[in-house]
Amino acid sequence: MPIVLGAIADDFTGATDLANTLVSEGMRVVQVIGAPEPDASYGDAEAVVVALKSRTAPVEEAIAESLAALSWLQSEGAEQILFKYCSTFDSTPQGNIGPVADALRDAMGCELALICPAFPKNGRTIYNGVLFVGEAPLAESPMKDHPLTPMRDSNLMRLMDAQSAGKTGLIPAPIVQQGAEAIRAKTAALIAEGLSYAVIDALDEIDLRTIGKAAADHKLITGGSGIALGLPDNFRARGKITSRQSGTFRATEGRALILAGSCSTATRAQLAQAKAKWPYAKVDIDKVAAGEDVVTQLADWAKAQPVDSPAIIYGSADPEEVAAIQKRYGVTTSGQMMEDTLSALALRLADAGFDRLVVAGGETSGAVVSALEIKMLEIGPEIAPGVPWTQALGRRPLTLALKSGNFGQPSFFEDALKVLP
Ligand SMILES: Nc1ncnc2c1ncn2[C@@H]1O[C@H](COP(=O)(O)OP(=O)(O)OP(=O)(O)O)[C@@H](O)[C@H]1O
Ligand SMILES: O=C(O)[C@@H](O)C(=O)CO
Repeated sequence: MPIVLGAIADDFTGATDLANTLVSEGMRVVQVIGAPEPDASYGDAEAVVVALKSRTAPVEEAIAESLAALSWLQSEGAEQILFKYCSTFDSTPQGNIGPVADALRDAMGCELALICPAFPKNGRTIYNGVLFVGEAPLAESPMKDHPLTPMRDSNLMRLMDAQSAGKTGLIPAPIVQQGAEAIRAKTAALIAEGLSYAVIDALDEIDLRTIGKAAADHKLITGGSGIALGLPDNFRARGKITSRQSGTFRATEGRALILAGSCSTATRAQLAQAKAKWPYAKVDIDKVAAGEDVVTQLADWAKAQPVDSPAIIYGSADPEEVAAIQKRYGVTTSGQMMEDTLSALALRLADAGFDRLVVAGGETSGAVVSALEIKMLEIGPEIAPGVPWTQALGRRPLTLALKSGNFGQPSFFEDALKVLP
């Protein structure tokens, strides 16, 4: 059976977030890491989510990887493509969302693509084209201090206009609330005006399901995982997906390791709670920069901890500390040093029997999953909205939770381990 829905996610935690939504809406889904080889097998999946690490990659690389993913998904039959980016947009004026969306639109001959990062369950809503995180506009939320993609504007039309070759309009909340027909009429009007994108307001999941219905015939949709809520029903109504589930998720038995590279307010609160309970060690970036073998030191430390307790290794720091580190080594180099250290630790410790991994941060997860050479993930039980456990399909038996920086309650790390048998 060909797949019907193909998704291209610009980071790994975003990909699991989306795959989780599609699974909970009744689709059979696999997450693949990078554009697969032409002969790759993905079982009886109805949707495939290709996870890229393109959010902060150089623009040309992000475009090339996204187009490669598109062409593989189309060759496997995907009728609709979803370009998944962060529910907090996570892209500066130099960023990749606009250029990648432009390239996908051109390649697909698509007239207009929706822009909808809303994820109401996690507090991300859009009103008059302004993205809110809880009660704060994006640029007044903790996202203003993100280490790699600080968000200093909350207006999605302006953000898109700064990045993309096309012009972006708005489908405002009152139209969304009138229903799918009104959305389709407004979309047609914006196309007639020559617009290439439409930010669409979404205040809750009812709005997102209405938008999903209105977008049944869109070749390309862009946004967060929320925009996917209504899509499986479109395929179901057309008899293109079945209700048969095919999950084989079975958690591995080994030791648990928490690796955190996310510096978000949420992750730091979660770490504070977990550190009160379990042994922890912090990556000293100055030692890494000085060439010390920090990986061996921390791997030895983790192995020496009680086997029945998770070990926590983190780089996460508050905005002042991150700013000071970035001043010493540069933004890219500091991020890279941390990602290299955490991913080398994942590899070393997976080999030593730590095969339940909780990783916090999208870039960090990308680095870890790549180092472990994982090619495909199956989605397992949900820990928190947008964060499921996953199982690596392939050579190395591993159970992983890839947590988006901003997701989860302060008890997230304990919640994660409680979910597994
Ligand atoms: N102490 C630190 N100093 C400088 N950079 C750091 C430090 N700790 C972590 N980093 C880097 O900050 C970046 C955090 O990005 P990451 O995507 O992992 O988390 P996030 O943005 O909170 O998560 P998400 O993308 O899922 O929202 C990574 O590149 C990480 O290596
Ligand atoms: O949409 C989100 O917030 C997440 O799935 C994500 O992309 C974080 O990196």
